[in-house]
Amino acid sequence: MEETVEEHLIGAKIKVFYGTFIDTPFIGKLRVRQHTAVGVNENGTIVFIKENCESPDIALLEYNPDININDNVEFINKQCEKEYSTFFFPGFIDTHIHASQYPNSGIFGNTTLLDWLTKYTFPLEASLKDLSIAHKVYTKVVERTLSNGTTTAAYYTTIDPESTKLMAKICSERGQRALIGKVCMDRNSPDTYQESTHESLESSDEVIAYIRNTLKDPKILPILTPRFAPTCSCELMKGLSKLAQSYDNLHIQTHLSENLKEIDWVKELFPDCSSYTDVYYKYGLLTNKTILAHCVHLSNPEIELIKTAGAGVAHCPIANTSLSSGECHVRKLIDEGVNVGLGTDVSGGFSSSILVTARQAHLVSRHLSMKFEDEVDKDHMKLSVVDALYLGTQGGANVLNMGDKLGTFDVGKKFDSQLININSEYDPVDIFHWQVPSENNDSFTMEEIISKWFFNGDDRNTINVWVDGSQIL
Ligand SMILES: O=c1[nH]c(=O)c2nc[nH]c2[nH]1
Ligand SMILES: [Zn+2]
Repeated sequence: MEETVEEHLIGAKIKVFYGTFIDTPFIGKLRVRQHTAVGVNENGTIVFIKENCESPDIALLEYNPDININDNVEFINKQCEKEYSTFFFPGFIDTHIHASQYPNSGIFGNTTLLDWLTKYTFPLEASLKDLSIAHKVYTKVVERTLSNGTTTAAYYTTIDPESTKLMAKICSERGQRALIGKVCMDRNSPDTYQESTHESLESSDEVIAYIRNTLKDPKILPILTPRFAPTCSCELMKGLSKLAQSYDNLHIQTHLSENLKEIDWVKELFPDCSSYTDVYYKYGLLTNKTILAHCVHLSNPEIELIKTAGAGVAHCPIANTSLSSGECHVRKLIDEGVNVGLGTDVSGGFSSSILVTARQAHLVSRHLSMKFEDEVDKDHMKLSVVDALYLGTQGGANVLNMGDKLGTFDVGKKFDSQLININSEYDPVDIFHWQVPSENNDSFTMEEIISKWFFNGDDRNTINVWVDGSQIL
């Protein structure tokens, strides 16, 4: 017999999360909802949100008066007491991270991009062909990002398809939402770390087939990964574009306009293209599902191309500083209507935490502002705490073309969340008694409390993590 919608609802399992929910639905906007119940169905989708309710039971019965509370409901954080010190915050989204480079976090010396690649990065990536090493590295990076509250990450692995599949499996087993990309490079690579055009295309297809047909975890998606124009032939880029189209517009990720020497090199390699961005445009790699890391030195026509394509930018402030690449004009990109998110860019970036990356985005924007004469421009360039948190959540979701599914707490979105506690014995955020939000004039607003977490917090504040409504930390 067919189940009616109502019967289905009565029998369905619902999780009800209760407490304070904080998110950033658009740039500059901090939304704080206290005494709020959020209902999540078995698919991990938010089905109701009730603000200002005394108890989650009330919200649940309003949603479905016939529900059997004892059998079908799990309450999370039902007894929350301190509304300011424990709150749900959307899981962070890392739009650019090299899982394979994790062992080199913090190792870059005085190098800049091109010598950093040859000295540190290519040899490390090549060594991950050994699956036992790859297993150790990939397990650690997933554990580390999860403990820092990253619920979704767009990962680069290496050119090796077997260890790339292993990474997809590890993410799936640990429950992290991930885009997994086998690196493609068929020229200008060292002898010990190279592949032919044919091998690159074949093994990309092999990884896609594994993720789609063998792994079959809807949280794990393949992403085509031409490393950057200098290491990709025109044939390879054309082939990858075809592959993306043949799978109904697959995600694509690459690097763009990070370093001035790199840009000069691209000019030499592609004399027929009007700009670095034009290379990707010409070879069919600029789509509304393309993630472009860095974008530090873009011209206005390049910004226009990116905007028209609907591609997104992964802002990597730590790597851009560490490798002395420059400052990305994040505010300008946003003003022009380009989607921007944050990337840790491990290991050009030394931290696997999006919270640390957001903090650096905030500081880099101040360095950029010092280059402007006009006081209004100076101020406009600065990213606020709330802006930077937006980039690490909803901004990132938009870059992945998943803005309608991830990034905030709204009905219809996936419940990917972290529970933040800033009042435990062991965490690094110290809130004094007069600062606790209250009617008192000296007390802090929730925005100020969030600032304390933003600048002083770390993984000790992230006490639980959920992806698709399932607790994974
Ligand atoms: O930060 C970066 N990391 C890399 O691995 C890379 N490859 C090309 N360009 C790059 N930039
Ligand atoms: Zn990178």
